Amino acid sequence: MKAALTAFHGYSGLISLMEHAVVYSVKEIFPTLQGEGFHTGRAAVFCRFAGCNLWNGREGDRAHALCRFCDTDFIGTDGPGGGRFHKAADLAQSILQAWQAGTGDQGHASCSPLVRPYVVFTGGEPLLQLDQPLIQALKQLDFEVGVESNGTLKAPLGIDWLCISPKGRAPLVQASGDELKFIYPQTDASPELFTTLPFKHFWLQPLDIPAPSAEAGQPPLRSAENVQAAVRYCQTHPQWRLSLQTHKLIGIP
Ligand SMILES: C[S@@+](CC[C@H](N)C(=O)[O-])C[C@H]1O[C@@H](n2cnc3c(N)ncnc32)[C@H](O)[C@@H]1O
Ligand SMILES: Nc1nc2[nH]cc(C(=O)O)c2c(=O)[nH]1
Ligand code: SF4
Ligand SMILES: [Mg+2]
Repeated sequence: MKAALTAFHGYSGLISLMEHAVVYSVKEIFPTLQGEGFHTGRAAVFCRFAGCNLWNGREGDRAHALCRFCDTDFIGTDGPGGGRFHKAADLAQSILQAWQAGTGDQGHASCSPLVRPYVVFTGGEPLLQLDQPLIQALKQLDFEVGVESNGTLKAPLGIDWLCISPKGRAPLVQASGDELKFIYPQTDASPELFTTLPFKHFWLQPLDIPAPSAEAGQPPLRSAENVQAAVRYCQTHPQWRLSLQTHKLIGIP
């Protein structure tokens, strides 16, 4: 009996250990300027989680994925600052270090007290991994927390700025937030589906399909047709504003 109880306690101890054994898989962490949407131009650290629920990230599987136009490599943990983090506090420290490296500010000394450090969780799909302990660890470091999500998962509490970018084939579960960013055009959805949802800002972002450049060594051409179509849509539907991926235009990450 005692042996059985000891085994039971050992087992339940293991279960509770496993419950706390969170691993955050992070592709990359980098300081830059937010390139899209309302906070365009704002200094931010991007924390890109590995993995997505709408595409496995392999080119060979793109044509059959729920989201087929992704412009991002989110496989693995091999990017700058990437890795597997076992503690929320460790990941938060890495994000703080990236903020300090980006701003050159070791202690907010040169900043107005109104300026708060800003982290944007993206991916991949960040809501597969972002949780309360991580949000709280960043709040303790005075961070504002932004998220770029496809809207297929409920967002945890405590996010300061939530951007939802719906994908035509995927059910929208998180149907409220601060900004809705519709990639235009999409074959399986149109902006009209979203106009009455409770968001503060509605953005139309041209679908970017990098084309091979005519001349070797030149940057790839962006899809000028999609830009023109988005411009026309915003002009004729003034609820929507144009969001350009400005980081791509100026060649920053
Ligand atoms: C790579 S996603 C990661 C976050 C999340 N999975 C999502 O889809 O919102 C970041 C942002 O890039 C947008 N995006 C992805 N591929 C794009 C493309 N080819 N052209 C324009 N925007 C794109 C997404 O819609 C989203 O707003
Ligand atoms: N500069 C910059 N701005 C961004 N806004 C959203 C991005 C993303 O990939 O989620 C992104 C990104 O990758 N870089
Ligand atoms: S949902 Fe986001 S990360 Fe996933 S494949 Fe689509 S654009 Fe890429
Ligand atoms: Mg991006």
